[in-house]
Amino acid sequence: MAQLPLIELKSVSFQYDYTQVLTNISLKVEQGDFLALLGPNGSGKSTLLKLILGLMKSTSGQIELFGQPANTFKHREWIGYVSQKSNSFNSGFPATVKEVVASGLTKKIGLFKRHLASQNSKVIQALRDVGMDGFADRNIGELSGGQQQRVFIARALVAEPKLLILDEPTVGIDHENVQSFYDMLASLNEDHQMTMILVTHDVDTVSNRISHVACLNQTIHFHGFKNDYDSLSADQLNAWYGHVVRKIHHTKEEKTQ
Ligand SMILES: Nc1ncnc2c1ncn2[C@@H]1O[C@H](COP(=O)(O)OP(=O)(O)OP(=O)(O)O)[C@@H](O)[C@H]1O
Repeated sequence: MAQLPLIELKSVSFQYDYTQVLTNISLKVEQGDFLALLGPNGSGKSTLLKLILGLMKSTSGQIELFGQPANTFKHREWIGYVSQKSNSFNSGFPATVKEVVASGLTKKIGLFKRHLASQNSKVIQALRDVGMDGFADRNIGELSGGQQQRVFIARALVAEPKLLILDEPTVGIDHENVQSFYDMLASLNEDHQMTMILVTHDVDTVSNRISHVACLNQTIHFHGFKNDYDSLSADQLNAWYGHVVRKIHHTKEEKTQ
């Protein structure tokens, strides 16, 4: 039997007061997809994520999560989310890396229950998955922006989500570390079969890691395999985006595949 899509949007529209932001969005995200959601500033990417996460209600259309209507969906812990501005702790913030990651378990075990010793091993495993287990007892505020971002991904992972949504996770990560950051996401996708939705402007850097691309600018202009996205012309993309976008740089190896 075919698996249900993890996310299905059917003719979804949304407006803030009088501003129409999303129009007639239909989109399916399947198990194992690594989807890059692309679009210029103000194109509605964060709004779309907020609708999927149930933080706001669509003006019209339907959203289904794991085959259930979003408004009655009970398993919010199946969806991990790392927001755009999560990595901004100042150095005095009084929490260790381990404590920050453990706070991701509250969705599962309830806010006021004590974290058991068995939970500790989950915390360490999540930190290992993002290459940060050596920092467990450090103060979160002492870490670099990129290290903090990994810790916030570990915080999402510790609840064992089936789907991870990341809104521009590389903001604040220096250029040299962006590639290894995406390598880490790719190994979560490949080794843990974790479905990923990534809002990004780094399409060049992430290009060899993703399976699918969706181009959003108020509506979905393209959704398909990354290879089909690669064969779109720059003119086509510019018509959708209304400004000049660079095409993905193809490596020699990719071209010969
Ligand atoms: N709370 C709000 N009230 C009214 N309008 C809003 C609100 N939040 C966003 N908007 C508007 O909705 C549109 C889409 O915003 P959104 O944040 O979803 O875009 P985005 O694609 O995520 O942009 P960016 O790449 O800059 O993060 C923009 O025109 C924005 O001004």
